[in-house]
This record gives sequence, C-alpha cells and structure tokens, in this order.
Amino acid sequence: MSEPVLSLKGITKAYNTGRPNEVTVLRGVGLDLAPGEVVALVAPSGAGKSTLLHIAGLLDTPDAGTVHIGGEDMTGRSDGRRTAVRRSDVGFIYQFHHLLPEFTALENIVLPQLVNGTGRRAAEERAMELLTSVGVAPRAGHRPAALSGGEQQRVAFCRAMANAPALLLADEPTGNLDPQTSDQVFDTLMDLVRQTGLCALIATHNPGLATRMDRRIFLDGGQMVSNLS
Ligand SMILES: Nc1ncnc2c1ncn2[C@@H]1O[C@H](COP(=O)(O)OP(=O)(O)OP(=O)(O)O)[C@@H](O)[C@H]1O
Repeated sequence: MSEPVLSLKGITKAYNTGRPNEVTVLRGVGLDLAPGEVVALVAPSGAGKSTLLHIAGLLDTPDAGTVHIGGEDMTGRSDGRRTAVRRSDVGFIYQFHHLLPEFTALENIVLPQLVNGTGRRAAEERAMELLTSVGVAPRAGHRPAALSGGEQQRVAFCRAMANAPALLLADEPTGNLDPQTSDQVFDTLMDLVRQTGLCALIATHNPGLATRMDRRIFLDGGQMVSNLS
C-alpha cells in the first residue's frame, strides 16, 4: 500500500480559555489519507473541524500526537520547515474565501507562487490556466469585491491549487453560498480534485455533499468515528 499523504495519530488539542476548565476539542484523533482519496469531515458546529484542519495543515500544533505529511514527521520541526511544507504541499480553502481584497483574482493566485520561488511569468501562466479551468478567466483582472460569491470561491480554489499541493484542506468550502451556487462550485471543485488526483479532506455540514466523497468521518466528543453512513 502506498504511503498516506496525510497521517494523523493521537491528536489531542485543548484551548486554554483562561477559566479553570480548558476546552478539550480533540481527543486522540487518528486518520490516514491515501493518495487520491477525498474524505468528508462531518461534525456539528463547534465540534473541532477547523481545529483539526489547522493542525493537519501545519497552521497550529497539537498538544499531543503526530502529523506526517508525505511521510515526513512534522513533530518538533522548525517553523521554517513547517512553513515550507505548508506552502509547497498543502492547499487551503476557507469558508469565507480570504482573498486579498487589494489584489486582482490573478494576483491572488500569482502571489503564493512568487512566495514559493516561482518566477512571475510562469506564475501568471499557471494562474490563467487555473482560472480558465474554473471558468473565471474573463474576470482575472477584477478584485474580489467585483466578483460574485461563487466566483470568489472558485478563485480561492485556484489559489489553493497554485503551488500544485499534494493535499487539499477545505473548511466548509461552499458554506457561505446559496444552495444552487454551492452545488455548482462544489461540482467544479470535485471535478478538478478528481482530475488532478489530489488527496483532500473537506469539512462540511452538508450531508448531501458528504455522500459524494470517497469516505466520511465524523467527530463526536472530540473523537473520530469512521465509516458511518
Ligand atoms: N482560540 C480559541 N480559544 C478558545 N477556544 C477556541 C479557540 N478556537 C476554537 N475554540 C473552541 O474550540 C471548539 C472547536 O472550534 P472549531 O472552530 O474547531 O469548531 P468547528 O467544528 O470548525 O466549528 P464551525 O463548524 O462552527 O466552524 C469550539 O468550542 C470553539 O469555541
């Protein structure tokens, strides 16, 4: 069997709220994502989906447990190494796109490539290819505020893909869109994920969207429950 793209073992995380009781959000969560696997992370609001995605994407560290990305144990790695792996191997999509408002759609996709060491011309070519693949190329020169919610989310998807990551992490990627636009954007996202053979962990409240992924895992009381329908 090939090595998991993402492997989480025994992940525990508590937030110190300053009150006597800490909020323990994750309790010994374990998960392996195989290459090409698209997995839904399903849980009610406040159950710890964002916390888990941030730990998986090296934006946060667990109190206990290990995170392996592409076989590399990220535990105790320097900030510099964690940032380098996050930039090159992990793509993030957020519920509220988080595009930079002062930059155009194209520039939002070019920037992470420049930061990762790609030359400007190659970065712009890739950005246009990505925008074309999601049908937003005609709006490449517009800033986010001039784009519809669905277009902004497609641009956010292109930005996540900019450095050709091995792993895509998405936090309610269509959660702020109306149901019809949400379905369209989700279809586009799934088509592209399947075409590129990406491994993806996608948090959603939406059971309909979750059934379209390869596997569903649930967070309950801070623990992972797999293979429920
Ligand atoms: N920085 C923090 N300090 C204290 N508590 C926090 C912090 N971040 C999150 N929490 C708490 O941890 C729990 C899990 O939060 P998290 O955002 O991971 O849940 P979620 O499943 O993503 O929720 P939602 O679906 O509403 O986005 C919540 O009870 C939240 O209030």
